[in-house]
Amino acid sequence: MSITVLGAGAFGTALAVALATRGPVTLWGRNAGWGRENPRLPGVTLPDAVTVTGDLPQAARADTLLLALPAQKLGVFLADHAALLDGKTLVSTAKGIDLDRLTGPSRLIATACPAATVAVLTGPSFAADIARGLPTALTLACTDPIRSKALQQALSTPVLRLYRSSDVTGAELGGALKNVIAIAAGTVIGAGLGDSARAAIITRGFAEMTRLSARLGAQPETLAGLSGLGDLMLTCSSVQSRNFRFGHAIGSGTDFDASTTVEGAATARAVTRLAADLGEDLPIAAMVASLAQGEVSVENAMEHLMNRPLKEE
Ligand SMILES: NC(=O)c1ccc[n+]([C@@H]2O[C@H](COP(=O)([O-])OP(=O)(O)OC[C@H]3O[C@@H](n4cnc5c(N)ncnc54)[C@H](O)[C@@H]3O)[C@@H](O)[C@H]2O)c1
Ligand SMILES: O=P(O)(O)OC[C@H](O)CO
Repeated sequence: MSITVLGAGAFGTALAVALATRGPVTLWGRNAGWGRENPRLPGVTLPDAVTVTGDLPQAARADTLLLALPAQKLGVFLADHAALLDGKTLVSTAKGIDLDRLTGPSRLIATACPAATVAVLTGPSFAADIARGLPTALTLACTDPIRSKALQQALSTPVLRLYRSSDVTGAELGGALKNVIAIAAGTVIGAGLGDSARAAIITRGFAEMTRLSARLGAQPETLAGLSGLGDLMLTCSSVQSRNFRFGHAIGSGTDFDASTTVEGAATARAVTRLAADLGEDLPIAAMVASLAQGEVSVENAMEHLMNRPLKEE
C-alpha cells in the first residue's frame, strides 16, 4: 500500500513521522518549503523516509491518501481536487462538522469522490505524542471489511495501535463533538469554577454527544470507545488541547491566537443548527456556540445552564 498524507499541519506531519517507521511516506502541504522541521510541530525532525512535496498531482498518485486538513477546509479541497482523489482510499483525520453543509468528513468525501473508499482515523492523540513515538490507540472506521483490515495493518505500528470499527458515523461524530465539550471544559477551568464543575460539564456533554449521535445513526458503543469517550477524556483534561485552551481563554478573559485550529468553535455552531433541525436540546453545545462568537458572557452562560428546569439524569 502506498501512502500519502495530504495536509502538512501538526497532525499530518505527526502521522507521516509515525508511518515512516514502516516505510516511505509522502507528505503534501500547500506551503511545504520549511525543510525538515515543520514549525507547526516544533522539535520534530522528519526522518529520511518522509518525502515532503508541494506537488499535489505527484503526491496523489499513492493508492491511500490520509486527509489531515481542518474540517472546515475539507469540502472545498475535495471539490477542487476531486479528479485527482476519486477512486482512491481516502482516510479522514478531521474532527469537525462542516458548517455550510452540516455534515462530517465522510459524507464530504463520498459526495465529492463517489468512487473513493472512505475511512476515518480518529481517537485520543496529540500530534506531539504521536511524533515522539509515545503509545497511542486509535479507531479506524470503514464500512468495507476487507479494506478496513488492510488499512488497520498498514497504519498500525508497534506504538500506534488501531482498533477497527464499521461505524463511520459514530467514529467521526465522537471526534467532532468532543472538541465542543473540550471548549466548555476549558471555559469552566479558565473561569475558576473548579474540577467538580468540569466533571459535570464533561458528563452532561457526553450525554449530548451520545444523544445527537444516536439521532444521526451512530452506535452508542462507538461513542463509549476511543473515538468518543476516550478522546473526550483527553481533550477535556489537557492543556495540550487547542480546544481546551481556547475555552480557557474565554473563561479567563485572556487573548487567544486566532490562527490556531480550533475545530470545536465552528462545530458547535454546526451542532446547534443540526440539533434545531432535529428538535434536540443540546444546551452545552449551544452555550459553546454563543461563547465562541462572543454573544454571551461566561457568567450568564453558566447561570443559564444551572437554572434550566430540574430533570431526571
Ligand atoms: N493536532 C493534533 O493533535 C490532532 C490530533 C488528531 C486530529 N487532529 C485533527 O487533524 C485536523 C488538522 O489539524 P492539525 O492539528 O494538523 O491543524 P494545523 O493547524 O496544525 O494544520 C492545518 C494544516 O492544514 C493546512 N490547510 C488549511 N487549509 C488548507 C487548504 N485549503 N488546502 C490545503 N491545506 C490547507 C494548513 O496549511 C496547515 O498545514 C483537525 O481536524 C484536527 O482536529 C489533530
Ligand atoms: O488540540 P485539539 O484540541 O485539536 O485536540 C487534538 C486531538 O483531537 C486530541 O485527540
